Amino acid sequence: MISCDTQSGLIPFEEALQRLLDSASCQVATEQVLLAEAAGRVLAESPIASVSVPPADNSSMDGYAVNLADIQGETRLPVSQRIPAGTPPQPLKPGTCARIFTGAEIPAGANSVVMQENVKADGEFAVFTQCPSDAENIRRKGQDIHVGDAVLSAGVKLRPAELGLLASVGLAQVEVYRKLKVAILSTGDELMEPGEALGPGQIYNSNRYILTGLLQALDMEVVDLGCVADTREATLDALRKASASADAIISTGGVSVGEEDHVKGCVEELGQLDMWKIRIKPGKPVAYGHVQGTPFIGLPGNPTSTLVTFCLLAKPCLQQLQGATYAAPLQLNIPAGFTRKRAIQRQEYLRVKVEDNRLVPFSNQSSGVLASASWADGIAVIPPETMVSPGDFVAFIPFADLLN
Ligand SMILES: Nc1nc2c(c(=O)[nH]1)N[C@H]1C(S)=C(S)[C@@H](COP(=O)(O)OP(=O)(O)OC[C@H]3O[C@@H](n4cnc5c(N)ncnc54)[C@H](O)[C@@H]3O)O[C@H]1N2
Ligand code: MOO
Repeated sequence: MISCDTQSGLIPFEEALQRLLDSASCQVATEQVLLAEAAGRVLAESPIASVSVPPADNSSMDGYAVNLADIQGETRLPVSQRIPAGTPPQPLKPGTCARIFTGAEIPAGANSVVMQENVKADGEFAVFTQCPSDAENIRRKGQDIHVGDAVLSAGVKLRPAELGLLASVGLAQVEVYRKLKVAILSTGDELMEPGEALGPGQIYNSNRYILTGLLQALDMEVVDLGCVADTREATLDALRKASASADAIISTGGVSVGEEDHVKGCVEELGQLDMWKIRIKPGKPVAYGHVQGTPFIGLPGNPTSTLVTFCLLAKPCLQQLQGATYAAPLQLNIPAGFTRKRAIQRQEYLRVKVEDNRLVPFSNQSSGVLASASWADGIAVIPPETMVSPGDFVAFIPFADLLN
């Protein structure tokens, strides 16, 4: 197990992420699904286009298809055919023009389309006052996709644009990875479920709902093993069930150093702990390992730590287990609207809003304050040992990118 770094004994974030990515390979089989049911799934094939898109040159405007050779100065041409979208055109008769509509195929013999606002319609004739340029308003065959091209690559998540691309080449079904099954367990004797009465020393279990929401947004299947008591036996039992019923395991709480923290020890008993303690705030005690061969990530119990570490570390790992290609989250550099005089050893993730193009942190950055994450637009990344003055550029990762 590696948990070392020169002074602090913590693993730098980039190294921890790289270790997770290096060890996480696809864990799931593939299946065929109808395109209409494929939203959010991860593509398991690289489909080849059997048609070009568009399949023929077509008009991008309502107007008149012409041959440029027929237009010199002001020109009056007879309209020899009408071509709505969906109707195959006849070749353009020399010395004539064709009434054409957006999306309709360009007739053979035409090499430009003049939009109707620039043409005077005169009964069976059209009068052109300016000379159009070559190929004006013509969308070329294959400008989007060429026949024989790979439309998308395996590993891509199917969002609306990708679904549209697959539909545009006529695919009615696609091969995707089966949804990754992720077991979640919430450790802690103090946890009660919403709806139950709260006794002394108890708190409501919020991590269970944070994780369920995060996993559903990733289109993964949640195997919810509920709350686990802070005992070795209960933790071993839950981890065994989790490994038997899921492709990956995420726990919250119980990964720190106290004797009530059983998770790490139990993971070691049932498999191995590969990594523990990362140089980040919040989220230092994140643990990674395998339980009877099933990948395991232990997230810290503080709800904001759970949310942030899931997004930054667990999500990339789970996505690779799901067969998806890893893509680093969008990171923008935005001027700080705050001062940070105290540099700390850990890389810190502040929950911030963007106001007047300045990053403004939530007033209480405690990892127990979940309201900070609900209030924020995203997180500002402050590298280790770094102070910040107003106007300094700081990396900002929007939740819009992190949470789906
Ligand atoms: N002596 C030390 N103590 C602690 C250290 C340390 O380095 N040395 N690290 C601190 C840090 S940083 C964190 S983060 C926490 C993480 O500890 P655990 O992962 O073991 O989490 P717990 O102790 O079980 O819980 C922490 C906190 O979060 C609340 N919690 C837990 N689960 C839930 C849940 N499902 N829903 C809502 N809230 C939850 C729990 O009640 C605690 O208040 O350790 C520090 N300690
Ligand atoms: O690392 Mo803990 O998540 O700061 O509170």
